[in-house]
Amino acid sequence: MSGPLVIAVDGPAASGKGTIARALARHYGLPHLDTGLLYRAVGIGVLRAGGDPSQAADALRACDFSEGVMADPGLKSEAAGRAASIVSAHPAVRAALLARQRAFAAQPGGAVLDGRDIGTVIAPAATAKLFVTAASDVRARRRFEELARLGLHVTEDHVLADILARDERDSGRAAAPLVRAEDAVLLDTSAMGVDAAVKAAIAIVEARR
Ligand SMILES: Nc1ncnc2c1ncn2[C@@H]1O[C@H](COP(=O)(O)OP(=O)(O)O)[C@@H](O)[C@H]1O
Ligand SMILES: Nc1ccn([C@@H]2O[C@H](COP(=O)(O)OP(=O)(O)O)[C@@H](O)[C@H]2O)c(=O)n1
Repeated sequence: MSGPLVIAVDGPAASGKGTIARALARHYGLPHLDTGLLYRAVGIGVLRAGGDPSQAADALRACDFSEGVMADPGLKSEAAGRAASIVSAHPAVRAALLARQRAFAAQPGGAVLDGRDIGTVIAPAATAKLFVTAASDVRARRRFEELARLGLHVTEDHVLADILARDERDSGRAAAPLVRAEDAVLLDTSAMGVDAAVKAAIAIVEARR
């Protein structure tokens, strides 16, 4: 297939989609956008302003964040993830972040994006779409270990409860819910290490090129 290579990677919390998206970007020499960071930036902006993520007006005000926030280590926290999944249900917030993501996906040289609605809303004509998943206990363990490495100490049970609550909110919302695009290839990484998952992802992209 000719034209730029655009790869859409979607999936639930801590499924490994970011790891796979980054590796694909490296492998194909493409720019990568972790769209979850945009929603996390809005979420943390609301919290820092003392607002309520469930209030659309508070969330919309926080959409005007400065670029520097994207590198803030606080974005990785559970609190930011929880706030992100609440603000992301407001259609006005999704609309405010849409143009930037579509423009990234439409770069002439191609791109890799990961999130929840890349294959369904942001880049429905992507060359290859992956829906990355893993069992919830596996995802909780991976996220728990990641947070521990970052010095953010929470219990594994707490991480699991947070992931399940977020999955339910993300799948149940009316605006761009987390759902596998019909033409996305399912990649369950429950029993795969990073190298095996990346290899499988490259094979999926190759089959679509
Ligand atoms: N296949 C895998 N096997 C083991 N650990 C993984 C695998 N994929 C990702 N991880 C680890 O799990 C954590 C969450 O992965 P990440 O790619 O950030 O997930 P997501 O972007 O879906 O939230 C990270 O610490 C990452 O290194
Ligand atoms: N394209 C996207 C990306 C993230 N999000 C929201 O942002 C939250 C944080 O996303 P993330 O990708 O950083 O979260 P993890 O999967 O890394 O835990 C998700 O729970 C979603 O509610 C979204 O709605 N749409």
